[in-house]
Amino acid sequence: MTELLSDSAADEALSTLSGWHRDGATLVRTTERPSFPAAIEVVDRVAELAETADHHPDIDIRWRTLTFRLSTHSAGGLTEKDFALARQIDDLLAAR
Ligand SMILES: C[C@H](O)[C@H](O)[C@H]1CNC2=NC(N)=NC(=O)C2=N1
Repeated sequence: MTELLSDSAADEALSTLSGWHRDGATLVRTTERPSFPAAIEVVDRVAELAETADHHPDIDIRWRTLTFRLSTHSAGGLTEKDFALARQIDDLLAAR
């Protein structure tokens, strides 16, 4: 699960996500929420998912716009862990 994915495997996995793009070895998704408190609630839920997965996104908070960045630091690039958490974040955002 923590093996680096090849470029083509990463692109294929990316095509199954919504709203993410690749910035080299990082997955990036930006989302705008209705308000600052609503954005912080999302951050709080993502923090729970990240703790459960023991995998943590970089999160940029600008008023009600959030940007998540995922990469597996220990592997030096993208692994299944990044795609698994990205999918959970997609599901969370879609449900709100
Ligand atoms: C010990 C623990 O499993 C590691 O430090 C985890 C924690 N969260 C992590 N998060 C991310 N994004 N990459 C990692 O390599 C990573 N490593």
